[in-house]
Amino acid sequence: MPPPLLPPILAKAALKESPLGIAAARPHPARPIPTDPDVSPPAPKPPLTFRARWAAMGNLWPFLRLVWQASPGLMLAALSLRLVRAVVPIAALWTAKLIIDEVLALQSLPLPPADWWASGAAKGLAAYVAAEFGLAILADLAGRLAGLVDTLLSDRLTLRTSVRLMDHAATLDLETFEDAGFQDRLERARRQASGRMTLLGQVLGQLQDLVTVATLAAGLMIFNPWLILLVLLALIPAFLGEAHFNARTYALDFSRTAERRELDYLRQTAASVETAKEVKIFGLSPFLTDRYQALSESFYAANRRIARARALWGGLFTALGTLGYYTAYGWIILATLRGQLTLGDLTFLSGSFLRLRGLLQGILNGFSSMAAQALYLEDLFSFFQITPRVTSPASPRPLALPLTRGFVFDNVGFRYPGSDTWAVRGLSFTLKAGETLALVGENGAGKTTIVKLLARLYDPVEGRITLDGHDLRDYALEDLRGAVGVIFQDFARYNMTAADNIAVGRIAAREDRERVLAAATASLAAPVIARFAQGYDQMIGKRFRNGVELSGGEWQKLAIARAYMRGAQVLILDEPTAALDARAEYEVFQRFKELSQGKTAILISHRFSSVRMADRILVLSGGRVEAEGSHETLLAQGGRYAELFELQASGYR
Ligand SMILES: Nc1ncnc2c1ncn2[C@@H]1O[C@H](COP(=O)(O)OP(=O)(O)OP(=O)(O)O)[C@@H](O)[C@H]1O
Repeated sequence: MPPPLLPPILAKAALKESPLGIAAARPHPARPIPTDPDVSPPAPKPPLTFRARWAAMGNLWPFLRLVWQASPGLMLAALSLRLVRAVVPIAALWTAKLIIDEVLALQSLPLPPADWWASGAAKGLAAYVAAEFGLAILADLAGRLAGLVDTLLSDRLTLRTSVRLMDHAATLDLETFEDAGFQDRLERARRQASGRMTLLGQVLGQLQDLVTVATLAAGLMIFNPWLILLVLLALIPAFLGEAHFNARTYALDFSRTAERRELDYLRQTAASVETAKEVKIFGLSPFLTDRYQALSESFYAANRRIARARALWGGLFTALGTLGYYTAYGWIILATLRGQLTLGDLTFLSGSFLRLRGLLQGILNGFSSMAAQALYLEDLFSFFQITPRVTSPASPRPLALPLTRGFVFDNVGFRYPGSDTWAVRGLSFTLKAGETLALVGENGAGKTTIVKLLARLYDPVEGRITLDGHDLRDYALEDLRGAVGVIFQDFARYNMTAADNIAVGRIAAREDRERVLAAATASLAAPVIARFAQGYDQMIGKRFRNGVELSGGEWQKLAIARAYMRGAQVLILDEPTAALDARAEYEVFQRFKELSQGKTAILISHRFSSVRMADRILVLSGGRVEAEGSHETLLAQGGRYAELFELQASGYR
């Protein structure tokens, strides 16, 4: 009988840990080759247990650090203002008590009211009333200022978090972006960057309320400590109920991330510039709307279930809290009637209890909602924990330019993450410095994958790629990518000005208009731009006001200009010419050949008229090199190249 198979995940772990497994998976043992095609650390599960929720509160600390980093001055101002606001209530209540006691004392004096002021007996009362007035003004002022500071601080925080998100996302691997799980996490993190702003106000509010509660409780302790305990105990069920429902809401939100992204996608697809043509022609609108509606309905049903349960249980638990408060109130009234408390005491105590109850309830509810928000913060911080795999070495080797030897692919194998099939395998070839190499092959042969490996958008799973004799991974990523300019077949169409669409090729030289013009001339984009009313400052694309849309071929000419703008040592055109007419493509490649003199270049095209301009042609099939040579040699060999060439040529006869 065969031995029982390990579950795939254990088998993977065993392979990773066993030296034999690593040796077997690694043709070059000196270099750690990632054998695990999974992208990022596993996506976090929604934490539903009480302990997990409590642990999530730990996120508040890095959150506050983030706030502090966003603006230390505003944070200090916010804290000071909250402190002022926190002590105002006890001061106001105590002053009110003093006023009442003073009024009663004055009334019991054997003096006529007209003499109260002259005799100085009313001085204390006047001072207390003035103090109460001052406190009211102070409370109002501090409240308004705190509101202002909170708003400013929130804005700073949103800005800082969004920038950190963008910065961090920029460090991540291409494979990470292609992972749907990652997109879910990014979406959750993005929501947190702008959606958690109430949390800041809540945390500060909680701190303020805690100080107020402490001062009120200290005052009340003097009268009867048990009453505070009673009010507190009566509030606990409501608190636990809130915490429970908050966690359920979060779990629902969490589990629906993918559907939410789908909703966004459907909404966009149904009404965007990019898709409007097809949606109209194919009459897709009802299909998209129905799908949107069905998804939204299921969201609504789940939300309604939780909202109903929350309303029912919340009402019950709050009634318990109210009962506790009125029991305490009854005791205070009785004690006053029995003469154990003065009227001033009664006012102070009833006022304090009323506030204390409201505050405690607020704190407990706020705490559970803070815990819920802290759960959401988990999404933000877990995003920051994703680390890239394709990184620069600790001490990179300087990349000497111009290149001397070029690239060597040595038995390279690569499989896309999550894919069982190899995109390229056993791939060996050289790209000599200064030569122009064409890659040909049928769809899916691995041409684009080679380019991605060369620019280190991915690292090989097997074998290695060297540049001038050293592994690509020995160079700093910025140096390597700085030396390479690639225009992909699915190049980006930036809704920016014509000049910026070209300048993105070497963004540091954006202000160098001469360079932009030269690049446009070289790529044949110049005549296209000359037609625009605003020339190089013309907004391109339909997303923004006054933007002009371009034809596919015109977009391509703009994109190709980026390659010239980049002015890199290694120039790669990966089929960005498919929409050009035959003459334009011929001209583009002719110029490409001339302008890449002395540079190393790769061009990928399905048109043999262009391919034949290359110094050498590599015929790929199934991720391997099937043949190589000049156009003439390959034709003479009569293999796949000759066959494909004939096929195309016969189409023109
Ligand atoms: N991001 C990806 N994730 C998973 N598999 C991919 C990815 N990109 C490409 N592949 C697969 O890798 C193989 C090689 O693709 P590649 O894009 O390199 O082919 P190509 O020769 O450039 O094709 P084409 O002529 O159609 O552009 C294909 O089987 C493709 O399905």
